[in-house]
Amino acid sequence: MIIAIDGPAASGKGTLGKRLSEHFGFAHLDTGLLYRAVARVMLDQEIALTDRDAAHEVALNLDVTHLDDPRLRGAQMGEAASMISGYQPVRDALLAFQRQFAEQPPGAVLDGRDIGTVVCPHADVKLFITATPEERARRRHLELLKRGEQTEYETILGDIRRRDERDMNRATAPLKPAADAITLDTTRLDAEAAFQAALDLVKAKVA
Ligand SMILES: Nc1ncnc2c1ncn2[C@@H]1O[C@H](COP(=O)(O)OP(=O)(O)O)[C@@H](O)[C@H]1O
Ligand SMILES: Nc1ccn([C@@H]2O[C@H](COP(=O)(O)OP(=O)(O)O)[C@@H](O)[C@H]2O)c(=O)n1
Repeated sequence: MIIAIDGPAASGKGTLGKRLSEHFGFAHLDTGLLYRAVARVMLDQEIALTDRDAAHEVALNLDVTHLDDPRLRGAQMGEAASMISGYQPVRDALLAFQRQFAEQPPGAVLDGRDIGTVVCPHADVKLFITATPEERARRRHLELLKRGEQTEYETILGDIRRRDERDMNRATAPLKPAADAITLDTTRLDAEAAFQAALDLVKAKVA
């Protein structure tokens, strides 16, 4: 079984993906980490993020065994990931790994921007997770403060709006709900309530 979760920055996709995968005993892949990992190599090697060919090369040779590096979760990495994720060859290079991951038994949960539309168009369940930009900025601000990153709420809100705009309007695999996705607005749901609501939706869909 494949559960696809898409949605904008800090809507709670990863948190939900983790909870659902634990509940069903499935594997979980936060696909944003792949783009963040490409960005990390580019930044570490001081390669300009505008260098499409270099980004493609990095994606082709990406070591996917170090996706648990906490540095990937930083704000700078998210912003850089959103830049290189607009390059079609980068997306193509990361596609096979994601599709292979999705096919493993007994099931997999993948979260990102294009799981229901491009990576797993035949997923059994597709969830599109949303929350207002203000609520998402509040969550991300708290998360970054906990990580020790000194940031202002207003800066995060600006980053989130800019990233949404870029992710939704790019030519390749733009962020949008698949035609058969179920949208879940988590603005007024805490993580536990969001999980229960998502679980009900999954159960109703695969029953
Ligand atoms: N429903 C929720 N209510 C409040 N905080 C949440 C909720 N879901 C997730 N969070 C918190 O918000 C932050 C962003 O969540 P995350 O799952 O990483 O989002 P995404 O994967 O969509 O970027 C994390 O710190 C997480 O603990
Ligand atoms: N399937 C995916 C996942 C992420 N991404 C890109 O990678 C960036 C970082 O994704 P992420 O999911 O780690 O970001 P957050 O939602 O956690 O802030 C996004 O802004 C997208 O531009 C993508 O294009 N496709």
